[in-house]
Amino acid sequence: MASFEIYGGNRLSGEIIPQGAKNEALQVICATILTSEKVTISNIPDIRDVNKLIELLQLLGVIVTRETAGSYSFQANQVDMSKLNTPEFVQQATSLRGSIMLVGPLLTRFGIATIPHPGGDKIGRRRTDTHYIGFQKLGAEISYDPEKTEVTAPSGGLQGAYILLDEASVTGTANLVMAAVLAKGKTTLFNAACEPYLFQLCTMLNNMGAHISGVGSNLLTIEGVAHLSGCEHRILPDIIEIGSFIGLAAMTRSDITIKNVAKEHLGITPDIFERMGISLVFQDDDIYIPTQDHYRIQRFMDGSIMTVADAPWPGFTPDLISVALVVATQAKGSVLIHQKMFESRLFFVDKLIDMGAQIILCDPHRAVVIGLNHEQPLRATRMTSPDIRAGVALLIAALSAEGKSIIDNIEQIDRGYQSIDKRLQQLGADIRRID
Ligand SMILES: CC(=O)N[C@H]1[C@@H](OP(=O)(O)OP(=O)(O)OC[C@H]2O[C@@H](n3ccc(=O)[nH]c3=O)[C@H](O)[C@@H]2O)O[C@H](CO)[C@@H](O)[C@@H]1O
Ligand SMILES: C=C(OP(=O)(O)O)C(=O)O
Repeated sequence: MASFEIYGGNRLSGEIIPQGAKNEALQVICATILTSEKVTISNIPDIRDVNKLIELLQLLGVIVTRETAGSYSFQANQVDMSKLNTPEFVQQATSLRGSIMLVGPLLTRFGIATIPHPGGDKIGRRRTDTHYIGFQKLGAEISYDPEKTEVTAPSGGLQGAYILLDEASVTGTANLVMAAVLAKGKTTLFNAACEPYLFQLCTMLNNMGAHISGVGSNLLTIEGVAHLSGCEHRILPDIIEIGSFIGLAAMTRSDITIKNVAKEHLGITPDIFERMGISLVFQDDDIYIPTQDHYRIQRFMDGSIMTVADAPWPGFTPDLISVALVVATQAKGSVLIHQKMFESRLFFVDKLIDMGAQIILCDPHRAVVIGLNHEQPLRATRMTSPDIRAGVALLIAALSAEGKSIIDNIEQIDRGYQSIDKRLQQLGADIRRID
């Protein structure tokens, strides 16, 4: 297992370009299975989870060609469904969350799909009922097995239906949209997730000939079509990376320009960091974060303590809660951080407390952070990255702490951040990868 060795306390400076969005990449790569024609996708991040998904497609017989750096074409004209049951496929599919989104495309195009329980972060219960209840509404039969679930379409193919999702599941919505585009008749998805990942998936599917309306909203209407064609698609910049870099700049009192952020797709993300006192300057499509020796967390209008909580889009993404939390440790003022969706995503605060942060973990979902206002730096230490976003929060903490820190289990960070050590070095960070 690899580690990062970090000498923190340096101010950083320069420009950084966000990678393509991991969670969008996982969706649109799965969607290439919906057609036998060639689909070309650019701005694909070179990260572990995405590379594993590409390998899974190759195992199924999809022809994947690297056109240029970050740009691949996919052609699913020789899919071999027998490969779904091979040990290599099962083992690989279990290691990432995104593999669950192979079910919708395979089911609707080939009438059957089997998938082991998907992996991903261990951040609390991660149920998949929303996906399977939706497939049932489209007429599929589910044979649930904790090891491997099989989904079978009726003999005439999936049939459009009205589906009120029991929760606005991101991967659940993507799976059902992909199943419905080739189903017969009309499907209505209400309480659909509407993260930019879904906006992008639906836009790509419409470019392939699908009929989806309501794109970007939580009410999607899909008129099934018999056939989809190839297309070209470009992945948006990763909002979670952008938010992570904003947090990094604030914590290290650096001046950083984040290039080409696609600001119309950032939703409430910049506002939340601004509420935490961080100055953001929008210049064309870049965000410039000037050096700030102090940043003060706002209070609510009635003077009460600020809360930063996650919510389904257009709320604040849960994937940036750990970054907001670490940023608060050096702010002026206090904030209640409320991670509503996941039960086990805040336990990493123990490490920050060891580093000298003032945090009261109220329960598994809530932590009060009393900012140190940069009057006392965090203490460098050795720590382990428990999940992808806690890992990045610890990385930001280590870069702000004076002295040498080690972060172990950085494979978690590599799941979602492309060559993060090299890109941070270019900003002046003293970080290196050790075995
Ligand atoms: C590969 C991928 O795209 N992963 C993302 C996806 O995971 P994923 O699609 O697995 O997450 P879901 O959207 O299904 O749900 C996440 C969690 O939030 C809960 N929940 C969800 C919706 C809701 O309205 N209320 C609610 O409480 C669920 O019970 C679950 O515990 O979305 C999550 C939520 O944005 C992100 O953290 C993950 O990075
Ligand atoms: C939780 C995340 O990823 P996954 O759903 O792939 O585990 C994440 O990207 O923050």
